Amino acid sequence: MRLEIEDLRVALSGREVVSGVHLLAGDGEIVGLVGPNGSGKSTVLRTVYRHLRPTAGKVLLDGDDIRDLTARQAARHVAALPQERGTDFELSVREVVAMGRTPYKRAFAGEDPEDREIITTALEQVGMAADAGRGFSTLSGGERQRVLLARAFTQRPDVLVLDEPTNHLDVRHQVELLALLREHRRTTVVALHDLNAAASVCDRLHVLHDGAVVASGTPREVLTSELMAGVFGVRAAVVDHPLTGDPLIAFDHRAPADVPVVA
Ligand SMILES: Nc1ncnc2c1ncn2[C@@H]1O[C@H](COP(=O)(O)OP(=O)(O)OP(=O)(O)O)[C@@H](O)[C@H]1O
Repeated sequence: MRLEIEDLRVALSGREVVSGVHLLAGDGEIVGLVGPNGSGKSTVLRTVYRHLRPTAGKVLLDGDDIRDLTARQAARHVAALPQERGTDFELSVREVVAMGRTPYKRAFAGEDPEDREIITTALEQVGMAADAGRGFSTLSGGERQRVLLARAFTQRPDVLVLDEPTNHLDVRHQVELLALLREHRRTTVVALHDLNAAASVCDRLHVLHDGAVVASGTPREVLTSELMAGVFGVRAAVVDHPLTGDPLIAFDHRAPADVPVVA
């Protein structure tokens, strides 16, 4: 399914925080949203999973405005791993993951064998099958993250919207999650702070700065030393990753771009 965002504008508390964003994720494409803190990444994603209503512009799924869908129809197409993650679930891990089947069930209908299979598979995919009976609220931040990803998978969505999915994850689980996205490829829009992770997993990137897209293209086209200095305010060299050949951004962590390095 193709996701298109057309001239999106969002105002929050009277201030326009997203101003005229265009974005395209083709069928099966993994598109990254990167940009400094406060640049508007989460706001754009919230309009896709209908948590926020744009002031102007449209979010289109295969050309249809998502505002014209019922909540149930939208939930069959779009699953989200949002930034606002519930911490007070009184449910077990399995029950949280099973919530992903709700858009497919009639009211009070129980699980059928297909649901059970989908739930078990999703728990296995994120490595949480052994914890299925635990209380969700007893999990660590990274474990919760993986369970919520499993819930998004059980929705069997055409479009996956992920806001910082690797937050809280140790490096092994970051790598596993990004590999899962590629393995179970579907149209995906993902906000990532880790630009090296974005370079390795995303087909294309959109760079947001002050609520506008300032660069779009493949990671190699977009992630340049000039962009690192101009948008992120840091010094960096972009080299080829010695193992994968992907662009590898080697940051100078000693001082920001506009501050002289102290020897
Ligand atoms: N409820 C709100 N009311 C007013 N302003 C808001 C609200 N939510 C977000 N903003 C502002 O909108 C702008 C964009 O925020 P957003 O969370 O989309 O940025 P982001 O790129 O996801 O940032 P981060 O990398 O820090 O997660 C920021 O300036 C933020 O302060």
